Amino acid sequence: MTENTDLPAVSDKQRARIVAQPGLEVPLLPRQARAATPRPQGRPLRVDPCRTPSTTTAARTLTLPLSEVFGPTWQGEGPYAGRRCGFVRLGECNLTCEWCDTPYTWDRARHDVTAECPPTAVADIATAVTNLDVDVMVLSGGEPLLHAKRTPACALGVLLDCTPFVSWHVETNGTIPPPDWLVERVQHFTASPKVGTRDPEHRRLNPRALTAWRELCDQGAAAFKFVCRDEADLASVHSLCARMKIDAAHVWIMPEGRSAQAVLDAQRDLAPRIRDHGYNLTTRLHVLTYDDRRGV
Ligand SMILES: Nc1nc2[nH]cc(C(=O)O)c2c(=O)[nH]1
Ligand code: SF4
Ligand SMILES: [Mg+2]
Repeated sequence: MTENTDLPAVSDKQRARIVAQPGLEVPLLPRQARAATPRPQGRPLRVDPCRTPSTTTAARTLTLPLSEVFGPTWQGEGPYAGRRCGFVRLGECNLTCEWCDTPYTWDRARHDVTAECPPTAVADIATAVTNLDVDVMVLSGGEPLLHAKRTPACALGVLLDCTPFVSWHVETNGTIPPPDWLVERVQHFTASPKVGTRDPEHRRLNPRALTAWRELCDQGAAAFKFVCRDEADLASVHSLCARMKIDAAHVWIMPEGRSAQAVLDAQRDLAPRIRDHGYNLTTRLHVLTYDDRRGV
């Protein structure tokens, strides 16, 4: 593998954060090869992302605040739990959940967020994705939709256009309605609105965004995931779903917990009530397997 000297300078610290080896030029797949690449599951995408010379230039100049690229691992949560995949974790969040397991992406009181999530060239992130050799990539954060600007010419849009060989899934807190260009490029969204956390309700629960996620659920492109600590959280989920007309079949309830024991305890505690409400249950496979380890 040869170092690509065309890419913008990236510090050693930034490079160390990208788990896979940077430096590989992102392969430009011929149109026929792209068309033949099977989509592993889910609905077909409405557009066939295509890299153009201007996309390549943009990938070298545009940056995203990158916390980590990691994998191969398995999706630990939600409807795709157990699916082999890689992760891209971006910095910044618009909420401040007290039990957040990635505070280093947003909490400036406790972490040097700029050092944790340095601006990283889209081309370098795309290279790391290429090197993971997975067919599903999960975009998470923080809140990744903070980086989805109005048009696909933004850094996030360019990243998705540079990586047409993977199916992208997105983990979002559900506060921001997805722009059309993102819906066209993403195979699956998991929207995880927060109940019972310290942020005021008007920041956590945006009816316009919740309606957009509900409609995407009905189209088979999204699911809701709610983190619950106790029966009070579950009751809040139930009233929200009634208010927003969210079908229980599209809801996954996940026990809160940052250790295997805590996840198991909450899961055992809540399981009967989750079943009685008609919801799906998801555990946290990576926490059961590795406890509170980063990058798994
Ligand atoms: N294995 C694994 N699965 C996950 N599902 C959602 C995650 C997240 O941090 O958003 C996550 C994560 O960090 N690791
Ligand atoms: S929305 Fe997610 S990333 Fe943001 S604070 Fe809450 S748990 Fe953490
Ligand atoms: Mg996590």
